[in-house]
Amino acid sequence: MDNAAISVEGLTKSFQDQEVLKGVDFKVQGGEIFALLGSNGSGKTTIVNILSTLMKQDGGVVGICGFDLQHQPDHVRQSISLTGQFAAIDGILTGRENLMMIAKLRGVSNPAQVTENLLAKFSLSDAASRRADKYSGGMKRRLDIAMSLIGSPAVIFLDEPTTGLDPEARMEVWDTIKELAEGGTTILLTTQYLEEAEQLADRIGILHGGKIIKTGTLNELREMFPPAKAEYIEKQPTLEEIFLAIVGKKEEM
Ligand SMILES: Nc1ncnc2c1ncn2[C@@H]1O[C@H](COP(=O)(O)OP(=O)(O)OP(=O)(O)O)[C@@H](O)[C@H]1O
Repeated sequence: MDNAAISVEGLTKSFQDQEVLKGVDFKVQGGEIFALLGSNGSGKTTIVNILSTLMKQDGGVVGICGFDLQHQPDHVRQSISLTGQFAAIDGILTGRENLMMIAKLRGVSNPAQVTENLLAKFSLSDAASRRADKYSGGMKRRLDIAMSLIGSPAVIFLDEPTTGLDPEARMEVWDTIKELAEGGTTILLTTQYLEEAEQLADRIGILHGGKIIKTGTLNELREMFPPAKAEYIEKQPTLEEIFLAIVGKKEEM
């Protein structure tokens, strides 16, 4: 097992006769934001569910923070946290109470201090005494991410962190995610928004047909496609154009 924070080799998974993952390979280094980009139903959530020990793989080897997923799932669980498409918040509790509850459940040594620090870090101190079901979509998602940070996991999985949010709330969540990575947390996020991958990711993996068909930084992916020239204006291809070109090419092969 190498030093990568996340290392996935030959991951396979089928549901009945539907082969969803056909040998997925990728690595994420510590402190990196890696975006798993794929269309609806391509298997992004399946990968996150397997990596976060919620679902068993059929084959392949996964290492998280040096622990083998199949043989050391408890160690893996202690190193990670997952924020899914549906927030884990209890709406009748305040923001502060939600954080305190998780801090106590996870047995952190100073739950009140951890709670106040997280409220401040996520700009939720002013709203801390309000019921969480009265929060805006962006505030709820920020609270959800704050809750997932209790216990300082080394790796965070964010499954479609901004699905259903309006553009302003999406930008708030993006800022939060960028700050986390700057603090050294490794982040694997799934998204179907190309702009999200473009904004956040150090590297992007394109999941298509059950495999990661391309991995690279946005610039590396861009270099595969020469800039399109329109009259005298040079235009860089957008990630959307790159994605469609890669996925389209793959289907022709
Ligand atoms: N528990 C399950 N039982 C049967 N089929 C499943 C199960 N979980 C996922 N699938 C199927 O596996 C495929 C991949 O689903 P998955 O949710 O991983 O895709 P996704 O890329 O996350 O999609 P989305 O962007 O819509 O969330 C889909 O065809 C889905 O119907």
